[in-house]
Amino acid sequence: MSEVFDVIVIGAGPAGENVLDRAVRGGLTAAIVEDRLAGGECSYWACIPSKALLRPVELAGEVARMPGMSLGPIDVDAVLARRDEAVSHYDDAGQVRWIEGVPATFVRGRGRLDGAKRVLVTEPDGSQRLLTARHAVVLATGSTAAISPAPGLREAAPWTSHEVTAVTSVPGRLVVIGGGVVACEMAQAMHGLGARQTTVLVRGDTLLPRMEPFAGELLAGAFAAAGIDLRTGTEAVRVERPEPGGKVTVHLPDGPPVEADEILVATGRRPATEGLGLESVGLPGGESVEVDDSLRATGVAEGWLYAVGDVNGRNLLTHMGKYQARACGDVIVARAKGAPDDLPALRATADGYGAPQVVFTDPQICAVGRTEEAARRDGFRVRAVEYDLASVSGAYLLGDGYQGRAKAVVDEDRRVLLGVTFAGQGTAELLHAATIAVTAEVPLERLWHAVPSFPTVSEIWLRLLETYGL
Ligand SMILES: Cc1cc2nc3c(=O)[nH]c(=O)nc-3n(C[C@H](O)[C@H](O)[C@H](O)COP(=O)(O)OP(=O)(O)OC[C@H]3O[C@@H](n4cnc5c(N)ncnc54)[C@H](O)[C@@H]3O)c2cc1C
Ligand SMILES: NC(=O)c1ccc[n+]([C@@H]2O[C@H](COP(=O)([O-])OP(=O)(O)OC[C@H]3O[C@@H](n4cnc5c(N)ncnc54)[C@H](O)[C@@H]3O)[C@@H](O)[C@H]2O)c1
Repeated sequence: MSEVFDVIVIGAGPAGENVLDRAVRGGLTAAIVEDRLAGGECSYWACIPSKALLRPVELAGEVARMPGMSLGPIDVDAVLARRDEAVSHYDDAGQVRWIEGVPATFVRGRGRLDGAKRVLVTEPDGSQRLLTARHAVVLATGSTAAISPAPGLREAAPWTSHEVTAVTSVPGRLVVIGGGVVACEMAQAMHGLGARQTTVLVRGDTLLPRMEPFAGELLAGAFAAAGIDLRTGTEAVRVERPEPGGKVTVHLPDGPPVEADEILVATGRRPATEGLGLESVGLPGGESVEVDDSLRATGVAEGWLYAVGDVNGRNLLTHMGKYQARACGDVIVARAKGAPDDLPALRATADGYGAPQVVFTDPQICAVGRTEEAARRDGFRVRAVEYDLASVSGAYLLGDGYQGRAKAVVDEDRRVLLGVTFAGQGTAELLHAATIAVTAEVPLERLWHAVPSFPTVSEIWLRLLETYGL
């Protein structure tokens, strides 16, 4: 016996929930299937807890840079208690209530595709429930941490983003593998919350390799100043942990091994498509689901399958998953009603510009659009300008020893911005202005008239434009 809905969503993370909301607002019926907690990775084991752990560390840094102010040791128990509140004590009752109020049907269990428009759910008690979609099935199953292949690493039961964001006791000695966003944020959080020896092993020669080079350099300087042992051009070649939960030894290509009490692997993500039944609809299993700009899976007959968020591999960020979800929910409604389905709002075109991203380290690293290197690779005639943020009055007033830099990448043919990067304290809230300038392709001559207030960090806009020659 099958239950029929207009739309079925698998995965109740931020992306899945937003598709559901838009589809129901458009007049369709919908069900959402979730096998862990409604709210997804973002709410419980990613964005929210990581930022709850990072903010006190950032604040302590800010206080330390302000002459005349001092701070006692951070009360780690209080920080962890606030993190627990931020993740609703790992209880999704509020999210489930929200889903039911949409109104939509919440189904707890593991969903998988079982042929065209059919979703088979295995409920927690092992019973099976078949759901059938009239119009669309949306995959919103997210991603899971990829464990790099060093011998012995998997057997050592390393922490991933899950365990580190849910930490109940900060390890004394932590070794981190990876130099991307999770590695940078979590190394700084754990070190700031009391790890006395934090070692970060980076395979390449820089942190945050997809960003402008100065971002990784400034962060490396902050790591050094904080006593974080950053080692580039190296990797874990073998890991030993003879006792479960005991001491970890990480062997490197050269030199003595690193010993630690805990090991965190932060070497990227894998799409959560294992066991999702993709093969039953003719797609390869275990891979990202390729979609067009309307978030419709390519290569599926009759176009009823969609994928939003991390699972499609376009931009692994909550805000981009939610953006895709709005377009996806609305385009499903348009197609179900036979309405025009090619309006600009029904295409996730911003995925292609270079998504805005804030790395919540101290200094914050914020970027949107293309780096200079990416812009040149894409064939633009480019001129880039940089400016030392410490020379801006608003930045100086934030405290002593301000370290920061900004860069704007200009398309010389159209005199519009292709990308902007800020690194420095107080820059996260500057990023949306840059996102508007890049997305709306505001000509530099118009941008000149957007006068930043004095004395704010935003004055960097004026300095960048002056450096460009306006
Ligand atoms: C440590 C960390 C920090 C991060 N910080 C930020 C940040 O500050 N800002 C930002 O924008 N992004 C951040 N991200 C990225 C962000 O978490 C993801 O981009 C976002 O969670 C993706 O949302 P989603 O809805 O696609 O998937 P998810 O949030 O992963 O949700 C997917 C849901 O689907 C469920 N599911 C999976 N398979 C099935 C199945 N077969 N049946 C039923 N349910 C299923 C899962 O249980 C999960 O609840 C961070 C990531 C990490 C790891
Ligand atoms: N503030 C934020 O916006 C935020 C915070 C955390 C995570 N995220 C998102 O979550 C996603 C996952 O983050 P992440 O840091 O795990 O991935 P990432 O892709 O940002 O970084 C992974 C790093 O690991 C390195 N690496 C890969 N394989 C390796 C190996 N075998 N040995 C050593 N190093 C290896 C890569 O070179 C890369 O630098 C990212 O796309 C990120 O944007 C966002």
